[in-house]
Amino acid sequence: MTVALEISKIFKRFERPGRPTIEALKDINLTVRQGEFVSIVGASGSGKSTLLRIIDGLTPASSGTISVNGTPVTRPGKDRAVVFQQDSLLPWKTVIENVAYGLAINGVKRKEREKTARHFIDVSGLQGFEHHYPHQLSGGMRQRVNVARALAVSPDILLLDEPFAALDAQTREVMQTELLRIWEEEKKTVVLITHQIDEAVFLSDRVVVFSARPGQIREEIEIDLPRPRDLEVKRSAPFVAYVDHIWKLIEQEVRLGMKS
Ligand SMILES: Nc1ncnc2c1ncn2[C@@H]1O[C@H](COP(=O)(O)OP(=O)(O)OP(=O)(O)O)[C@@H](O)[C@H]1O
Repeated sequence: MTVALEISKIFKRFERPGRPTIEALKDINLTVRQGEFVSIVGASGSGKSTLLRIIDGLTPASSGTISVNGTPVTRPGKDRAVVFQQDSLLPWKTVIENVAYGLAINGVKRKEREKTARHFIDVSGLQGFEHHYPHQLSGGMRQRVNVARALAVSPDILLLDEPFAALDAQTREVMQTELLRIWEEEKKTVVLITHQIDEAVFLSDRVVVFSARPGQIREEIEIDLPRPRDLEVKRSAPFVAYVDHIWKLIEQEVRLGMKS
């Protein structure tokens, strides 16, 4: 097994002058293998986004280490790319310019940039929209552009923070199958945060359930459903059993969180 991401003894406290310190994460340990699709689910405020930001190097941990392919993370780097819930496209740039943007920052030559951007536009099903501006696209298409842009810089790890949360239910399901197809083609390591338990089970090799704050790993569940998967699998008994199990874990955590 090749390890892509090693999260070791991560603690995160937010010190707030004159106010109680928030203990967001407590002793998180997680190993993600290369090409694995891992989702993190848990009650609101359990530290999921904080962990993703620490992995990306946007937020420092209070203690503990993160390493990507054996190299400790100290800041954002080319080996990781994030997609957030809200699209972060540049409104004055076209689809192709947005997808190529990270490559331009990385100093990739124009011809090469265009070639790579076109590849990921194709992969993301955006053919014909290369010269559209973000405001001319639907929410689902804008998120495709975000995913294409993240993939274009060729990261080893794709970090997805509720990327489909703002989409309607049908578009979200389409995007889930698209993401699976892209993941199977590009063979990336993915860490996804989601509130949608069925989304986590459908997409993942493993689902990590966080406890209520401070976030700790309550349980890791291997999702033993055959691949490639299509939406039909959501109606199968094993799928429903996984969702039910995870739902109960989170429900317990939400209740515990309400008491504390
Ligand atoms: N910059 C910050 N300063 C102070 N507290 C913070 C900061 N960022 C996050 N927190 C707190 O840390 C805790 C964990 O937040 P985080 O956003 O990581 O949780 P989450 O599980 O992603 O929540 P949600 O599912 O609602 O997005 C919360 O109590 C939050 O208020």
